[in-house]
Amino acid sequence: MGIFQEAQQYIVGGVNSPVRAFKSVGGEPPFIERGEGAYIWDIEGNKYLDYIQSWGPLIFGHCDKDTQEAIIKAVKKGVSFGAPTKVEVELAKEVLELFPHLDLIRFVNSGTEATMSAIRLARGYTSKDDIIKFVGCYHGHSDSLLVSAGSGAATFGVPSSPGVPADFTKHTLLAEYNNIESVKAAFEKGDVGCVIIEPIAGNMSLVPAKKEFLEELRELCNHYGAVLILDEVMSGFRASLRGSFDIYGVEADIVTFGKVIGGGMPVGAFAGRKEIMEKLSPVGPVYQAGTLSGNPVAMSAGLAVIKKLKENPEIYKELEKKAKALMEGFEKTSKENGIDFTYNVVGSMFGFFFNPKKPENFADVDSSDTQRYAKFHNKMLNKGFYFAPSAYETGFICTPMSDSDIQNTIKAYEEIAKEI
Ligand SMILES: Cc1ncc(COP(=O)(O)O)c(C=O)c1O
Ligand SMILES: N[C@H](C=O)CCC(=O)O
Repeated sequence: MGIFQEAQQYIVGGVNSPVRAFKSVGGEPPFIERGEGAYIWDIEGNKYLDYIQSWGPLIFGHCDKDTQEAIIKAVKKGVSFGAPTKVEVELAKEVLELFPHLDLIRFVNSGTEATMSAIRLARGYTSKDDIIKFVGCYHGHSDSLLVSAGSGAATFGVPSSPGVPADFTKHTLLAEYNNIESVKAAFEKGDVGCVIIEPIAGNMSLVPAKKEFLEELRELCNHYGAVLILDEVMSGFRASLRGSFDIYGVEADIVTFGKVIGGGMPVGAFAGRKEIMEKLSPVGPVYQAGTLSGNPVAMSAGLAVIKKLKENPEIYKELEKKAKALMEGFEKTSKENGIDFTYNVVGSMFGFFFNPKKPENFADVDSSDTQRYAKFHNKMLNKGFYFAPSAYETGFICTPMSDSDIQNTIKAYEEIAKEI
């Protein structure tokens, strides 16, 4: 019996997060034993160039020495105290220093917790229950946000999950990404306390918001007295050092973080204006808590990564150059082989579509050729290139990825393009 079959006897579907099961691309997931830099090795000794990087967190690649050292040092002092530690304050300071419009932060254990808590806080602050979310954006799996969601929910065709009572989602109003008229219509329909959006949507492959769309969204929130939550769990410290803020300059009322902020450890966070954040317990009445929140080992990993990023902000240009080179190479090969292909790159993030149109929203993304993506995925994996096992996910470049890694990936695509 193979390990995947054995895993399925004990763990639902053999995995602890659905997209890992490879259901939409077919085949079986390799079970990973170790990673080093840009590469991972499975338990059978196969080596892969890793374009997933733990779904984004590992911007410095696997086993980054500085992150490792910080983790080991922290572990030696004790893995958890359930009491305040100095390292939480240090990480909070390092993050907030980057964003003049964010005054206070709270750390949690995942991106799901960050967005769920941010929504509760926004509702508590405004005393308004309705929220606006965008079709194809994914903010984790909390009840009110699991409505027309991207990522695994879109991959498995269950964008709105059974088990979530209609009563819980009746306050979630939907709008179309990059379509301001649809947002205006949603505002007219309800009593909207907040709008949550991925400013650089990374859960319907990669679709960045248009600048004017995001600016108008900010204005609409001001007009209606709604809290604007920018979900930067994926794009924060990934698209750029300050995520979408560097690219659009739009000031959110609350920003949610995850992935890179924990250096590969389970961390999420939400930060916002003082007036809003002080509604949170123990200062205010909105309750939110966590046994392991602000865990010292996770905070130490995050601190090492954020400090290193702040010391080396030039890496983002380098990473973007590599992402562009990869996508341009794929585009050229696709053209030579009569394959419809479009792409987006933002910093170290890339997304591509077997689609003649560059998507601007989820409906566009959904019209891409996902069967072709499945073939692409299988054939590239066999050649040692590990891309996301779903057409609805983003790819990530890490600093140890070399120019020759990129060229080898393009060469591999040239070899398989005729077969997909
Ligand atoms: C934009 C965004 N928000 C929230 C989440 C949820 O984060 P987590 O998987 O850590 O719960 C994710 C990823 O899953 C994400 O990409
Ligand atoms: N798109 C998700 C996070 O960004 C993928 C991770 C997961 O759901 O396992």
